[in-house]
Amino acid sequence: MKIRTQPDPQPASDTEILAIQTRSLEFQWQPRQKPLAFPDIHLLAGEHLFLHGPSGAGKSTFLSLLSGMLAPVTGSVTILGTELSALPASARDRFRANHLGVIFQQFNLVPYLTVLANVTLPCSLSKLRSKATAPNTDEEAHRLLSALAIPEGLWHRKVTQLSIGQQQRVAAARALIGAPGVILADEPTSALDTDNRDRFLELLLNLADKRNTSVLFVSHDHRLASHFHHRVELSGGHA
Ligand SMILES: Nc1ncnc2c1ncn2[C@@H]1O[C@H](COP(=O)(O)OP(=O)(O)OP(=O)(O)O)[C@@H](O)[C@H]1O
Repeated sequence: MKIRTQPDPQPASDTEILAIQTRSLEFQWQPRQKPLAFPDIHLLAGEHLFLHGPSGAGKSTFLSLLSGMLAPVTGSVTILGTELSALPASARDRFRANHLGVIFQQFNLVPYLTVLANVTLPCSLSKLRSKATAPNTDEEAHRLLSALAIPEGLWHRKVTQLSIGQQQRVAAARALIGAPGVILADEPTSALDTDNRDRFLELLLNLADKRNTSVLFVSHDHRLASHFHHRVELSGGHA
């Protein structure tokens, strides 16, 4: 795999917090397949990284490794100082619920729940995120939904009654609630037109900045790169 990594990697100083660090990461979907190899990433708290690559280059696989949904064959993933790749699956799940906000291509909202119930869901699954929004989780959800331009009249509707652009912003509110240290976003803007896509990115990154949350954003659309501090290129292939 040919990879353009971040230029001039510098070790984090004592006062800087590394949000994401990967080393020599490889993953194999099939036993006889040559493993996919991934770039070394080092992202400080509050920094935003754009991960670009064509279809099949391994972007979704990489995000699954970073979120602990998959475990690497070799190499390590360290998120906010915890080596995720050294933990058993149950501990990785707990870590993800506490520290990661994830936005998927299809948003993965729960269709039978209201907008508000979808946004507050991570706080039901994580004591840490519930504590971060205490004493009133609903009020924090209201603040996020307002900031992401979801009208109050929609907050008690089922998410399936919202437009795609609105659902996408609800997914962003859900990822941001409880101030997780890292947000991983997998092509969440693919269904949007240019104006809505740029507006969504601005809203997401502004809210992340206010919380010192790092965002790793995956897309095949290289025009989005200018919104980010760093860019990493996956060009497909194997180790
Ligand atoms: N569940 C799976 N089982 C076997 N191989 C898989 C699986 N998921 C992905 N792959 C293979 O791993 C490689 C990388 O796939 P991945 O989905 O990570 O790419 P991607 O860059 O996210 O693609 P896209 O932009 O089309 O979503 C591809 O060759 C794909 O066929």
